[in-house]
Amino acid sequence: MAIATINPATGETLKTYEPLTDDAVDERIGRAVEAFRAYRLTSPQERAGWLRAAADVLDGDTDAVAELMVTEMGKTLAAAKAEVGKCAKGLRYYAEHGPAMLEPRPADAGAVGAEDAYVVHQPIGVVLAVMPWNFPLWQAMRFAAPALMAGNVGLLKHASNVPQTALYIEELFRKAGFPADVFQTLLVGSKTVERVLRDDRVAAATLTGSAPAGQSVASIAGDVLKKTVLELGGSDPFIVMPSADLDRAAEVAVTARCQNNGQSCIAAKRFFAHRDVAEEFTRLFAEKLSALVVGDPMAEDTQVGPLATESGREDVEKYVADAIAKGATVVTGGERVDGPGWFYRPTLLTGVTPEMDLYDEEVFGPVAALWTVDSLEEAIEIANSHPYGLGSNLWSEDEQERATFIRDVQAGMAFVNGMVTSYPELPFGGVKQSGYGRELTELGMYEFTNAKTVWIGPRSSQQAEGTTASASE
Ligand SMILES: O=CCCCC(=O)O
Repeated sequence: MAIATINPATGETLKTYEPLTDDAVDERIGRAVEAFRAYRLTSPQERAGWLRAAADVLDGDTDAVAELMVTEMGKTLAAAKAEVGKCAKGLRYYAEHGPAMLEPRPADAGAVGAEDAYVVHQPIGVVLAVMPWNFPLWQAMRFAAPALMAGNVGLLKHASNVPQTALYIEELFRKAGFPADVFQTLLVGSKTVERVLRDDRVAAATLTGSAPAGQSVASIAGDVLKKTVLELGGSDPFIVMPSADLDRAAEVAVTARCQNNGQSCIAAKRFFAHRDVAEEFTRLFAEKLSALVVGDPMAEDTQVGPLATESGREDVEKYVADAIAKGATVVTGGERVDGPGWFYRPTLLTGVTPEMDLYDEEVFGPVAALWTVDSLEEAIEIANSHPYGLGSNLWSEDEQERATFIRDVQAGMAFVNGMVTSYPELPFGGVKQSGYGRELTELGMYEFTNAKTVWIGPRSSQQAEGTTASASE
């Protein structure tokens, strides 16, 4: 894919970029290494100050960056502004808590025969971040804030359809006062990722993206024995039990599925309603889905904008056509919006079976599949049969059902009476084909640190004194 800004609401190509040459990439890696030499010696308090400054810069740039994201990938303006706010919050979170997270953690020195023993988290160097277009600012910030706080330096290979946002992120850290080259954007195609990852000067990589992209990065990193964190696809279940507040559950179901125009790894994609409430829940869900305003993402009242790419919409159309051909029922939607731009109507399907392609894939668009189940156990069994295990949602007032869900659902995140959302205060990540490692909180920061064990024995002079004393006794 060419590196270009193409407005998804119109299909118009607005700006194109030449990818960096291999020599330019090598030179940028060299600059990152140089930057790391000094940056690793800065204090956590200094880094916290720069993170706070970056949050302030973002606050000031909110409208401009939000409009840029809308233009590059089509999310609604309201969603884009919320994303900018979330990034500022994430930066402030690490500015506030990062220094304490990096304090040495004392161990029981006596138990290991030491005078002192502790663990200290040290930066590991240059970290490559391969990031997707769906939350173009947040996904990069979720990596950058903890990584820079820990003293690492970052190289960002962003998705090819959000180059201006990618360049803005580099500029943001510069404007905030971080030392030069601590965070650089590499405008390169995906083929260059292997070259960067294999470079001895690069210590580790994080990727948020598709499972095939994750496999590729993991296998290269495995070959050169480098640490990776992978946040891949999701097809989160959303289970509605009879005790749930159905109207509220249906309202949140719509947001959970259609957030970001249906293009989020943690969007709820598979819905399970208990037979006792299935008819009513389906009615409410379909009604609310069909009431969504689809249109110009810059308009204030728009709730669902276009899909980010033409091929993305074609993929969604293929999944729905295949399901219909194999017997699924379209309750609402099921078609593109005529006219320019890559719009697709919020869609609800029932009667989805394992023969249909969308059964065990991830549909990256506003398409929900709904099953009627006879028990929570049945819902969990179908949910767990999917290769992904990112987030999961349960709606129930019943304590026993909540406990069963939390115990048995195969997911990195379990949300009850709410939708899966990322917060700096909670770890984020999945199991199975959804990847490994965690982002956010101190866990996210420690992924790219060397947890160095320090054991310090008594000084030789003390040992000698001890020997002399016991000899004279
Ligand atoms: O595609 C992944 C979406 C993550 C969104 C979030 O962190 O809120």
